[in-house]
Amino acid sequence: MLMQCLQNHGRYKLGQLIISYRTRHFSTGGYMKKNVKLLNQTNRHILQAIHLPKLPLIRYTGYRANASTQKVKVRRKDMIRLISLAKSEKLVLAAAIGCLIISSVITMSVPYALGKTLDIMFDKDDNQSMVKLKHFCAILCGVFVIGGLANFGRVYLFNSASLRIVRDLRLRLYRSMLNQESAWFDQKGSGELVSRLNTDAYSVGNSLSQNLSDGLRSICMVLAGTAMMIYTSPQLTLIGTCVVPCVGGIAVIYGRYVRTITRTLLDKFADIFKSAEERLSNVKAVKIFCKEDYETNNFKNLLSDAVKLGYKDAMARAMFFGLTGMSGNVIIISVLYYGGTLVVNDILSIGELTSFILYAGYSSISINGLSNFYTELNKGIGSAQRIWDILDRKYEIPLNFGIMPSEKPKGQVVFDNVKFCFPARPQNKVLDNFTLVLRPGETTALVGRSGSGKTTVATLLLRLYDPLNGRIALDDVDLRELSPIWLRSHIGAVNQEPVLFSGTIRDNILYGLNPNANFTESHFEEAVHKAHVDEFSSQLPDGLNTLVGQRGVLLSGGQKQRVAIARALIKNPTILILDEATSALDSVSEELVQNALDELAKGRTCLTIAHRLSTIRNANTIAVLDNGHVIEQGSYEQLIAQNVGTFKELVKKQAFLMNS
Ligand SMILES: Nc1ncnc2c1ncn2[C@@H]1O[C@H](COP(=O)(O)OP(=O)(O)OP(=O)(O)O)[C@@H](O)[C@H]1O
Repeated sequence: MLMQCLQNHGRYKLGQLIISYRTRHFSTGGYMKKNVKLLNQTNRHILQAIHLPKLPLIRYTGYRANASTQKVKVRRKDMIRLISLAKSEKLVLAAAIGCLIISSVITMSVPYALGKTLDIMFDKDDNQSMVKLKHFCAILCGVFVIGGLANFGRVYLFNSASLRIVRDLRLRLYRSMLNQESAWFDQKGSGELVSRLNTDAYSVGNSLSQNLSDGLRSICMVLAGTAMMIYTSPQLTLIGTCVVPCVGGIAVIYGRYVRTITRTLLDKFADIFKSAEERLSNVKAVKIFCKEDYETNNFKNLLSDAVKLGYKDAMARAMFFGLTGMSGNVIIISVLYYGGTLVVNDILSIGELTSFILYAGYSSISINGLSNFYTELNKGIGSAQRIWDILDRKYEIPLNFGIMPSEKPKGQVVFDNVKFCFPARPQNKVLDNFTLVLRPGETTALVGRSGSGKTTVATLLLRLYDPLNGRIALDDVDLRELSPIWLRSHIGAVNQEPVLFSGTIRDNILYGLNPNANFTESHFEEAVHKAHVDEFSSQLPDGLNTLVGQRGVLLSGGQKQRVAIARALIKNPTILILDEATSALDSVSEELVQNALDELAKGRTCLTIAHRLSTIRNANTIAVLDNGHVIEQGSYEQLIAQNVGTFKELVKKQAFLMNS
């Protein structure tokens, strides 16, 4: 068994050596980005060849890599970047540091004052000692009032600066998240993103405010304390400081460890919250399947994994504080013994020894504070790295790029030989050689079996994703050349599962207004009426001001769909996408809303996706989608008139199902 362990260890080291050689070899030639994929594959092959577990592989993320040669550079860069977040608050922080210096100096005058007082009290030859004592205490009172005010200023200024730093960071992060393309969100859970906005941003802010304040205060106190110790007795200082390098070394190793573990822990918690958020927001499904206990157990297992990681952190913490505490005790005993000898031999007064011991105590508490500062700073860097990952990410579909024509588009859309797979499932070809023309002012219906890619066509038209091959053009301009904001402002969409936000019915309808669009109450009322929202809102006590709840949970599916239709109407778009827009309505409401939608579609380019073929009878063109491309195309009558055909089959099947 032992031999096997040693052999495994040897093979592991060998693998690491080869990989470390390859890493250095590749990274020095400026090949980093180009060769990382190759390097990862090669690493995997080396490890497989010598039967080793997978090692963390090198991942190119702009400027950060796992290769050991890059580590130091990255840390310094991250540290500088973290501190540079405080730039916007430099004046406030300068004032806070001023207060901090004053309060630290005053705090550090206490041991000196105490020593002086003791020497005055014990000086039997001086008959003025009572007068001196009174003067001395009166001066001290004044000094301490200033110290208290400075302390107040320090804490208030640092904390208020931190609030603004965290606010700005959260804002940048939120904006950056919202600007990412849809594919990015497909692979991230909202719970994870919320955790970055909440916990990570807080941790970064804390390491720059309370922590920075305490750290700087500790630095001031260590410097002042050491200076006063040297002034009081250089020999005793020498004894007191001989353990400092040792404690410093432990602190550096510990800090690095904490940084790594913090990042791992935060990633772990992000996964946990992602899962919890998904369950909590779909709690009805959990209840219907009676999975309360099952989900609680899953959550417990995930939490236990995190706790196991936390134990490692707790162990490192305990070792660090145990070792530093022991070093402090060694200093105290040495100073007491040697200092006592100096007092007995009349080289030092009792007052001086007392001041010295107090200075040594303050300094060692401050050194402890410094190590805390270093730990928190490293935690902040761990959190900051997770934030940089998002802030540094290059958007695949940048919103501020592209042409913004001043005219409204005519609305001719051409899908030309489009090929597409979702980035999350690159092996699953959804569209292949997909060609379709949506004519201005006409309605084109897209039909096909479930999962054939109908909704995908709509998302490509909205440019939520870009095709892998081929071209989608609006009025003969490639969508990739147009500003996504301009494009989307001319498209209205009503989906199968309309998404509403917390707020009133009115707020949700007005959400459809384009930025800078003119709003008139009559326009709003027209949209409400045409979408038949007034039919149900008039029966609610607060009418259009009724709250819809989170994601619209307080409304029925059909009511939500009507609000979504009104939201699309108020946008007055050139292109309209109706993806099963009336699927949640009863047959009476469907007929009413369908009439409204037919009315709305007039004069616009309309792409209708429908399963119920009766709803697309009036479409100018019907395209049947199968295997990623259009297999049949024509008007309802033309497709029905064919002897055989997929559309005819579909109509027959639906008629049969309706009758049976
Ligand atoms: N975000 C995504 N990431 C990966 N695959 C996806 C994603 N969205 C959809 N798909 C897959 O793409 C394929 C086409 O989906 P799409 O929603 O376009 O079908 P559909 O024809 O609209 O289906 P339905 O009629 O049931 O609404 C399906 O196989 C689906 O599983």
